[in-house]
Amino acid sequence: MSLADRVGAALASVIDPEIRRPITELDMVESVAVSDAGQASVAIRLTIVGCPAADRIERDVRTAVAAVPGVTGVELAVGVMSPEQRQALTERLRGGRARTMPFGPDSLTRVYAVTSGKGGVGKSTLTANLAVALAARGLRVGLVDADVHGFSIPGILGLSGARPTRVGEMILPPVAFDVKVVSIGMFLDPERGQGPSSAVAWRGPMLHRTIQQFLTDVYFGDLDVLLLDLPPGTGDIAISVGQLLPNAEVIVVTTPQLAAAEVAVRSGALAGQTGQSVYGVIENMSGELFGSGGGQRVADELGAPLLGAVPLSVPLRVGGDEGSPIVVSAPGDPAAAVIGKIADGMAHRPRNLAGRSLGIAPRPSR
Ligand SMILES: Nc1ncnc2c1ncn2[C@@H]1O[C@H](COP(=O)(O)OP(=O)(O)OP(=O)(O)O)[C@@H](O)[C@H]1O
Repeated sequence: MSLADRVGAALASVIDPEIRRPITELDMVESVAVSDAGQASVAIRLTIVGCPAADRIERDVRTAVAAVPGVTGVELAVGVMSPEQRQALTERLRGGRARTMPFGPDSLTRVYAVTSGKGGVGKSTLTANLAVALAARGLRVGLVDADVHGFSIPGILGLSGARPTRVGEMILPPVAFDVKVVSIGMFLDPERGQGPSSAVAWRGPMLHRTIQQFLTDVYFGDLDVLLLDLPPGTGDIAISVGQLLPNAEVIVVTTPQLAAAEVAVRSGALAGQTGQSVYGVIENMSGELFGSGGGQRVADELGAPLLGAVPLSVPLRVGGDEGSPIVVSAPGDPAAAVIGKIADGMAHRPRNLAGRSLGIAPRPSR
């Protein structure tokens, strides 16, 4: 193998941090040449001008090339793809498939929609920690923050202010703790006076289109699990998600108080009306302080298992405020342990086969 070939092979170790595939597979390497004296000249092309991953890719290319025995120096030229090259790339990433929603009933991805009866019960905190815990178990995980009342997911995962990169019509989601994350909050433009409150005022059809666009145009790649953080209650988004993802399974989060249980049952029952099933119920903020039994009652009424009772935990709250999810930063915390156990149960389920044509529709295994 020539030195230039070895340099080319080394470039396969450079991963685009957003697309998460080697740059050699993404047509990002334009040319490789090595002089007799071992001076390597590499030209790469980034997907877009001002690519936020540019610095990292450049650094990784330099490191990878310099590490090849025989290379004495590295000269790097950085360009940008032409619109045609970008188009070819987005088509390839889509695997030649038409621009359709990849999480339909035929998909192998397990889709979970996390909902609650009312706000503030810790739904976003648990969803984010579950996503990170599943990724830490080696699953490929995507997370859609569709909670127009909160947009708290980016903050909990340390992604405040992060923006997705657009490559042609494809949207590359920011990644945190190995989870690909997209939030409606990432598309609001504060300079145009858009804030969370303006999104809340969006009407149903616009929200429906936005969720549909998330599911179609965001490049998640092949996922094992997609989690959606829904707004509390039985509003437009829950209905849209029910229509767009009838194969999604619902996780209901409730607090222990019996009064909260009733509204939680209602949001879980919506799942049945749209053809979704309830995977289970999580009781959050468990402990004497808030009474008990709410989670079990919701589970009984929905005919679904109680997946776990997450205790009140100061580290869980602080971790959320600081963008440092406790399932990785403090796994010994009792709340982290319960979330980890729920993630174990989810991680051990086989990939979604419910949509495969087996002649009969098997009951989803728990
Ligand atoms: N088990 C817990 N112990 C202590 N604090 C918690 C726990 N779970 C969540 N919290 C805290 O409660 C607050 C509300 O949580 P979170 O934003 O996740 O709720 P939510 O149900 O998603 O609310 P909304 O739907 O209104 O966004 C946050 O400050 C969070 O850190």
